Amino acid sequence: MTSLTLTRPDDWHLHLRDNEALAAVVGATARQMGRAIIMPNLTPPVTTTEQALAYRERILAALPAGSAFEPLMTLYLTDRTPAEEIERAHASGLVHAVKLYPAGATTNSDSGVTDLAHCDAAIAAMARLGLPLLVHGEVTDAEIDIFDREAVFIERVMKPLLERHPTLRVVFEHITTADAAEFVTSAPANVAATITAHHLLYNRNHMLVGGIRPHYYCLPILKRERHRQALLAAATSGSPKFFLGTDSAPHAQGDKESACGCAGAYTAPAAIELYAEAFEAAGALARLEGFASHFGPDFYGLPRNADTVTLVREPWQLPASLPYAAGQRIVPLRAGETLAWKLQA
Ligand SMILES: NC(=O)N[C@@H](CC(=O)O)C(=O)O
Ligand SMILES: [Zn+2]
Ligand SMILES: [Zn+2]
Repeated sequence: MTSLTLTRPDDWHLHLRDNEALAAVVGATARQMGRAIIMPNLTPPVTTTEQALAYRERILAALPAGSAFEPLMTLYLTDRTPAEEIERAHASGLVHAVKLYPAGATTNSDSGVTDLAHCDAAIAAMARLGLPLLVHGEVTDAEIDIFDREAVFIERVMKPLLERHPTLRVVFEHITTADAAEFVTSAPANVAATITAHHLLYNRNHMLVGGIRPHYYCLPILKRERHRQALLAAATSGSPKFFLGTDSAPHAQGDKESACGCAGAYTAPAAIELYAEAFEAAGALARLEGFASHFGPDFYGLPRNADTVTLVREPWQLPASLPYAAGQRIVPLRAGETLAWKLQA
């Protein structure tokens, strides 16, 4: 196959940051995706509908002229989010989900939830209104090994949450383990998952063998090959429970290439190309459109995009770095390397 036309994809898990960084990265996603679910882990976090709507305006203002890209906003759940805020969010029609960060689990999660018991009224309101809860699914207990934090989260948090709120719509974000893929597969239809391109393409050896590669460091951390295989099987299965969420998470070059580097892979500049590579390697290019363009809007109750994009088999090189905020640079995943598929301009 030398070219592939699909319904325009959407990104159901994206970090755009704010201000200058936002202006530097938003065009990369807007070129490819019709819409994206915008993560609320700014500093300070986006905890109110008012903040989400103001952030949405800043995103729209930062878009390249003529772009039809649509940011789908989210709220950052805290121990103190009132049910009324959930109702306001839902009534706005512009906030499409609420994000659960266990406190301390990842970048800018300090204001996250310490115990879901504090959020019962908010979560009950979400279940009632059909507003999805997006979950960073890792426990934060110091004694739990970083490679086990997702699997332990399923038992300790996810299962009790769904037992208490069985109709809650949940997206298990950026799943990284066979355990999570199996859990989502056997859960009812109100439970889905996003999968990143990097977790489909890489295992922990890519990050750690022959030198430590900070641009492959993200959370949840890359796992062993068995888990990558399970994610690839889930993504290419044709199940509508699994859809595209890049978790493209920009950090300045200096913050990644550091003695204590930040977590996050910047994949937006070649997102659909990276997914195409993963699906092709699995012999499943024909299943890319469902995963990238159909199952996400179907889960969120939104129309599929009306236009298409075309990928062509044409080698091209990703730049070694790109401009970022405040004179800094940002290094995309696969920087300086050649990609097999290219999105037609
Ligand atoms: N995935 C990451 O490694 N980092 C994300 C946060 C997140 O999605 O957990 C970020 O905001 O940098
Ligand atoms: Zn996360
Ligand atoms: Zn993320």
